[in-house]
Amino acid sequence: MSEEVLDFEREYSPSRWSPRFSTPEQVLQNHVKLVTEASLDAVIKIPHELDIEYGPTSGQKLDIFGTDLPNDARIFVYVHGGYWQELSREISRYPVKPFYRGGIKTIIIGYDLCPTVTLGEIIKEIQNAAKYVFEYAEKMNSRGLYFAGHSAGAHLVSKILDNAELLQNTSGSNRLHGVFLISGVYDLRDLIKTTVNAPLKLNETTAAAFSPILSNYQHIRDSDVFDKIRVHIIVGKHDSPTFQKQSRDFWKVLQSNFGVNAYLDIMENLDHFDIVEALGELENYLKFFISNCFCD
Ligand SMILES: N[C@@H](CC(=O)c1ccccc1NC=O)C(=O)O
Repeated sequence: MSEEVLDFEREYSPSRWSPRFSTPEQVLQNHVKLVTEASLDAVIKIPHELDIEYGPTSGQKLDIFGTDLPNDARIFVYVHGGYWQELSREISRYPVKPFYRGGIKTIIIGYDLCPTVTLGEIIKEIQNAAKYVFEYAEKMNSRGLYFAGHSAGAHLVSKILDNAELLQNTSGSNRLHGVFLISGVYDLRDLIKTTVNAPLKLNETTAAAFSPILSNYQHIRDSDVFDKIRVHIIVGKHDSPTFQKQSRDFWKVLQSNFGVNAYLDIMENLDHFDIVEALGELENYLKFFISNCFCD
């Protein structure tokens, strides 16, 4: 491998940048252990409905937690990461308990992974899931809907935002108040040079077509309905320089080119993994944002 390719490989390997452990393997092992335990705890303790099918394939399922809360409770929706090829809904239920204690329901969205399906298909799955969630929020008369995604999940949530048709023609979409994009990738073109692309098989055309940074967001500013949407782009001070740049560049595009209410939050002392492990803690930055900053 050339020097340049090795650099890309390193920049796009989040576990190599955590200062908390001596090897990348330890970072990942610790992450999977923490999120698995917190997810099991959520299933044991919080009233739920699991494995709700939002589409025909085996990955298209979601879980609703906090089913005993008032119908009009706010809803937090979470999309996990793993470069569209690893992790699962079953071990991504860790944000549930803190939100439940704050009277907020949580919906965990699952999806099929590459190479079983293509990235284009995953994007469509997440948009189907968003349609399901918007209509559920409408049926429940929910006071507010908040979407968050981590890493590849932040990319997928961005692909909900760039879909004008979905946002304008789905009942309940006007209940979307906030979007949190955590340590995401918004420009996929450099991934082609890395091993991340092996199961994805992106080429120049598909990588550009699936890059949220190249999309149009005019509809968000133009529509009265979406005034309320705030987009928080969140990245760790211990994410790689390229991940930090991806967040900064996307934030600039959203707010300068399209006038979206976008905020850039660089989290001191957090890396690619504890930035979401923190969501399992009773008080955390997202719960704070949702409970205090988004009044009806
Ligand atoms: N092989 C990767 C794993 C990884 O990127 C990852 C792991 C868990 C959650 C998100 C991840 N990255 C992007 O979605 C790494 O080097 O850390």
